[in-house]
Amino acid sequence: MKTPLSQKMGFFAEYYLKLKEQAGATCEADISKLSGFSEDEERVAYVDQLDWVQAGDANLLVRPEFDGKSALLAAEIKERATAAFKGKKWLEAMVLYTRSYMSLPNENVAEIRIVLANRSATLYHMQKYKECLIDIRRAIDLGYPKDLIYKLYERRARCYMALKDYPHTIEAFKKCITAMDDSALTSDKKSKLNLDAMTMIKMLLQDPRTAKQAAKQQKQKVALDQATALPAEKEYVSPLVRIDRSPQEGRFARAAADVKAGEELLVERPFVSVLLEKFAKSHCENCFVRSVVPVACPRCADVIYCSEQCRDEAAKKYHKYECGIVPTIWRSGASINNHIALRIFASKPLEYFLQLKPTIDKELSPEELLSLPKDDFRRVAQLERHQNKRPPSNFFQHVLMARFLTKCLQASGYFGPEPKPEQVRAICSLVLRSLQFIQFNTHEVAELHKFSSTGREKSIFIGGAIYPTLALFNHSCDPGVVRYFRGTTIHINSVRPIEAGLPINENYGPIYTQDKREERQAKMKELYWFECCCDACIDNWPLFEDLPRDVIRFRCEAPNNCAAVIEVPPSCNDFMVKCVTCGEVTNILKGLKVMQDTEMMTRTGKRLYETGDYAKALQKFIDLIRIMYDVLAPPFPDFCESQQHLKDCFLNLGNVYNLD
Ligand SMILES: C[S@@+](CC[C@H](N)C(=O)[O-])C[C@H]1O[C@@H](n2cnc3c(N)ncnc32)[C@H](O)[C@@H]1O
Repeated sequence: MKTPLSQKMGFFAEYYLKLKEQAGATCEADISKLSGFSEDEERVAYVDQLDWVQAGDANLLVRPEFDGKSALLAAEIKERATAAFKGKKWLEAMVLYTRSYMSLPNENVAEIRIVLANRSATLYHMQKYKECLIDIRRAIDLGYPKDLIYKLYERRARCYMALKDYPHTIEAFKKCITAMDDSALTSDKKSKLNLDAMTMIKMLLQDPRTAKQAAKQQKQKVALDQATALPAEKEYVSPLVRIDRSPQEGRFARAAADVKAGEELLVERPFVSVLLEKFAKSHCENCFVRSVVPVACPRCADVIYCSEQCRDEAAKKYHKYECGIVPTIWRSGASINNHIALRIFASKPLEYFLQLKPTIDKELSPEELLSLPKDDFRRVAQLERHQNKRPPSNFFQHVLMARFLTKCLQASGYFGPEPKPEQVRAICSLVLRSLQFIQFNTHEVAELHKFSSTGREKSIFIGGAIYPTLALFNHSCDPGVVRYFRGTTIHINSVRPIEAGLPINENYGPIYTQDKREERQAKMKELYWFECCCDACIDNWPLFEDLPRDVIRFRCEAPNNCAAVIEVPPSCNDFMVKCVTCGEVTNILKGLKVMQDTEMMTRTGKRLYETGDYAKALQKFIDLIRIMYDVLAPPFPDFCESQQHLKDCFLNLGNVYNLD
């Protein structure tokens, strides 16, 4: 049997190429006509009526992965799964158990836990030990029968053994031994299993790796407990932040008064967030915290949550219209941005968007935008989307993706049993709009991975989200702020003083200390469609490694506010130095003294950082930056280093995962 296109990996690209191939020569001419439209709805209507696009729709059938709940159907599929299991057809058994699981009504808990336990056995044979452990945990959480539970503990022990996790192996074998008391096993079988388990426990207890691992796990557990215990964070926009607008740069954040280094400027929860598929088994889909005891979605098996609270929150927010569709999105090869677009619509009923649509283009000032309710679609709908700069081919690709995502919504019942074409088109045009603003306004959500044995730290991209206020901040290659995440909540803090009236810029990726100007500018042009004119670009500041070490850059302290930089070699014996710009003399003694003090402070800050006292280290680096900035003018190496340390301290206050 031929696999349907939507079951294949990366099928969207295949669909797109096939579509263009089938259309042949007419395709480019048809696509170019998209430049004649100014409204997204017209663009969607135009693409909809193209014969060759309609013909291609046959390849883009989207169906939920399950046909709705039915205990009867679930039982029938389970029987087929068990037959496949007995025939050692592991993959087939696993897929069938999954379908059976998804078909079971929520209230059929007894059957759900059996199917999960059976699937865990299948996963064990497939050597998918981590997945197997998740199913075991779920089956136990759902109250797996006492007389059979020893089997799950034994399987759990064998999984941990295969994963070389000895403390957990021992714990599971111990539970298996205790659970056997409730089993109906014959005494022969009991003693044999008992002996096996005891032998393993004894052997592992003697293994020196066990104690070492146990100590590490204890440390990790503390970190995880702290992570899961993240308090619900209050949102905050500092009065120091004012959103302004300029003809060249659009809206941007400006300092309403002097900003000191280290100040909290913004704490914002996402308007929408999506976890990368790769983390779907380890993190909560709702809050992005690592799920120690995962809870499955009540309707499908696509995603997991860290707690029932998160699951219920997500179910209320959006999950209904994604159930059974998420695997199709993952398989399609669509990027996380496309999934974000789908989720925006899955979060509110059709009527909401239809009602809002006529007002969507009424331009709102930044103040009006920011005072809208947090979940108002206009907060994101009016973000930058550069629709006047888009070539027709770009619109065409986006319309195709919008059509696919709208089909996903349709398949999940979003438009009701009899979808009205005009409503489908209206939503498709809003999805198209969303794809455009998402392109320029999404942030990567990160988690800091720490390898305590080597001291290495790495920021890992775990998902994507839109923060409507932060999305109004512009870019600089020498940003004034750092961002870090607690769960999905973003925190923005200043990393240097910012004078009243100056822009508060964040960074979209390339930074002057690491990337050459040409590369940074090319990247900004390609990804965000603007020419970067930050100080670092205009003056072509050197990379960190090329910053001159043989000059100190003092600020001219003349009372005329000259603001020039006086470059002095470290060996200079004169304390009174003349500014070549204004001719006034500056006493650099204070600056030299600062240089001496900073050495000591840096050492203290680093020591505090290494011992894990991030709050104190942070304060040290804030002080350092403040006193350096007062007399010295960036860029200079010590300042860059202190800023980097300050950023690292902030990152450690956010999502952290200790790997060893
Ligand atoms: C995330 S938005 C920032 C807010 C945006 N200026 C607005 O009005 O909504 C990104 C877009 O802002 C503009 N932008 C960001 N940084 C800029 C800069 N340094 N200079 C000029 N334009 C910039 C670019 O058009 C970019 O695509």
